Amino acid sequence: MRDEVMEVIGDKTEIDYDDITKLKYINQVVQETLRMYPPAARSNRLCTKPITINGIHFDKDVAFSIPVYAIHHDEKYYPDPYKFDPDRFAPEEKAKRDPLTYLPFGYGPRNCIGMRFAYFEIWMTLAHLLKNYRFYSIPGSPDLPIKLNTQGITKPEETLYVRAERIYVD
Ligand code: HEM
Repeated sequence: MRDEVMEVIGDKTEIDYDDITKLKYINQVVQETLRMYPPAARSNRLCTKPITINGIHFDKDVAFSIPVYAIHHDEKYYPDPYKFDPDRFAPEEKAKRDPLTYLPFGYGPRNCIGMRFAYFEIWMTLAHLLKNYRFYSIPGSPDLPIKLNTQGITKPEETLYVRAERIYVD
């Protein structure tokens, strides 16, 4: 990730939108992170009219929950699903999957209105952090895999610790 930041941004101190959209590998890492740890582990809908989908009948006013976390960890779509592998989001790999197998921001007319803004903020923050700091895990931080609590917003059960070391450039 740092190699990419240095290649795209180098010595620039002002990072703009055009720079950010060139961070292809960082985008893959962000997408894989949102696959493994979707902040919203479920998305809910209310049926507005009776409908049968794949042989399952839904009556009007039935509420149902889309199991985003389970879909993101289904080995039919993501082989070895507990492995963190940003290459799953390389363009040629992504093109092989149904878009409905990736739902960190929901889907359809009521999906997350802030998605593009959120991606932009994450890319921009990572670009600044990776340019200026190195990160290390430290003793006392829980081992992988991280135990998650998916009630409400997905979060780790235990506190994660990292050490950040400033990179000084002459
Ligand atoms: C990583 C960051 C974020 C994630 C993972 C996320 C995820 C989601 C999800 C899963 C939904 C429900 C979509 C559905 O049911 O189909 C949603 C809705 C929404 N999000 Fe986000 N969100 C993020 C950041 C943001 C930001 C930065 C904003 C605003 C600046 C935002 C504003 C909204 C709004 C207003 C809705 C409701 C949309 C509607 O009901 O029409 N979100 N978000």
